[in-house]
Amino acid sequence: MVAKNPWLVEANLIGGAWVGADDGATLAVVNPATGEGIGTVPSVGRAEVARAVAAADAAFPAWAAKTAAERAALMLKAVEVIRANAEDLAALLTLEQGKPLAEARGEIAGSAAYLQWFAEEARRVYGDTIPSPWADRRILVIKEPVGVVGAITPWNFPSSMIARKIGAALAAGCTAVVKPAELTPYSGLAWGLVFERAGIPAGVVNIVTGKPAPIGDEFIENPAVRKVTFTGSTAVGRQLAGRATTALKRISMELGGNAPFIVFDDADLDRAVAGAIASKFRNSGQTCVCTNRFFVQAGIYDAFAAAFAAAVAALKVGDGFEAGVVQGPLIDGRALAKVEGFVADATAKGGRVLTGGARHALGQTFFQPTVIADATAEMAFARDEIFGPVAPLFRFETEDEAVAAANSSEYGLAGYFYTRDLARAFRVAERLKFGQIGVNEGVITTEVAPFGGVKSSGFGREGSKYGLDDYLDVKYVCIGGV
Ligand SMILES: NC(=O)C1=CN([C@@H]2O[C@H](COP(=O)(O)OP(=O)(O)OC[C@H]3O[C@@H](n4cnc5c(N)ncnc54)[C@H](OP(=O)(O)O)[C@@H]3O)[C@@H](O)[C@H]2O)C=CC1
Ligand SMILES: O=C(O)CCCC(=O)O
Repeated sequence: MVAKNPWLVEANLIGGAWVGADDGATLAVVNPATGEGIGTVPSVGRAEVARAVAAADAAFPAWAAKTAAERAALMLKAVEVIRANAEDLAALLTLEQGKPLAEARGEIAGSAAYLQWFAEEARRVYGDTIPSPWADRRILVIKEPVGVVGAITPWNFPSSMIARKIGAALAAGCTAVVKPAELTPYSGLAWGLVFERAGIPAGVVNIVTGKPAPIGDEFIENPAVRKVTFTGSTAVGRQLAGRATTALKRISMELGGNAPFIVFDDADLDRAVAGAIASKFRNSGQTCVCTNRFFVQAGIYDAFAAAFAAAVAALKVGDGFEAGVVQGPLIDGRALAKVEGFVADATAKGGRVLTGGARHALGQTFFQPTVIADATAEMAFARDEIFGPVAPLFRFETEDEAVAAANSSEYGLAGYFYTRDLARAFRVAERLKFGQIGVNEGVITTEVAPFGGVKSSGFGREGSKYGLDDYLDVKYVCIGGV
């Protein structure tokens, strides 16, 4: 099955050619569900990345000069290619990432939706005219593509993270070099095949794989790269943002989260439990908008804890290709150790395991879906991103207390709360310091809405009409002698 996936390509795309590393170096890629090798990808150095940037730079004038409708038409062809091959692309995603096939299908559908959205938005990059303070001059504002984009993406959504960056870049008229995550490079490289089949010109999108430092360094230090867009950890994002800012490049940073999920006494219990499962356990908790901390009001705490723990205990864990599985493996041993560490820290400080709490009998990197009651602010997950299937339940008494605790994080990506009180819905949505808020909803990501955070979760927005702004420069034109 592995070798037969027609979208699995073991080369990089540079200037329209599929190539290996200059020195032949490769990286091995492993299926996290089985520990078996899938294949290899090139491990390129700065020279290959510099050639990819040069290819993107050379392709930029012609791509930017196309009308928006021409760019959109090519992007929509890519959407057709994805939809026609969704099953194979989803299988490739599950193979290297581990997520259940149903979730992989959802991600591929989401990738097509992002690309379609931005293809449609390409034709709506409006400028402005501004009333002039001078009788004989006119003031126009036009928008232009920023130029070559360097995109760095993570392993948790190896397809859709590329879609929402490259969709916006292509629509705006930018060209790009993409660096997918080392752990999940094949879904990234498959985008190269998609764009080729759609007829997007050589050099417009280039895809390189390898160790992160040389690729990141080239993106930052090569003057032809005008923008760096990154999704990943706050630690790496902070470092890249600092250096890219010094190099005076445009940057977008989608970084870590520590999402609160507040259940007020007046919540619809069944709805809150369903939302909690979806929000926490999607992708085995490896989503930056996954709930990290559940705050449950005292009056509903026991009922919520019991119903939630029962639902969590029923989640089927296994290989993502197996029917009925809703929890796949964690991405690697490091992630597994990190999750174990959170549980050990919590139980040592008085946390009560309601279900799960240990490695799964399946071995590999499987971890039992876990609920921990009696969580306190002293436990590590109160502060740090878990990125795994562990749900801590904190107890609170008042709305003020819940909002303060939710906002006490350095992160500000997504927050959720459940209430049937309309006034509270508005009030708490406004008081929570997060870029995205779900009210009575646990999963809110869509291509039509702005995705992004505040505080240490970064800046910039992806998806929606706002998603194009990050790829456009504003130019003021003053016409005199009128
Ligand atoms: N916001 C989000 O969506 C994500 C958050 N995270 C958080 O980060 C934690 C660690 O995950 P991890 O995969 O290590 O995240 P990283 O931030 O290390 O990886 C994200 C991307 O950045 C690349 N990268 C890493 N270091 C550099 C560098 N110096 N220069 C340029 N690019 C670099 C990675 O490359 P490579 O793959 O080659 O290392 C990958 O493509 C997770 O447990 C989670 O808490 C992780 C992923 C996504
Ligand atoms: O974890 C991320 O970085 C993206 C989440 C995408 C989604 O919510 O579907």
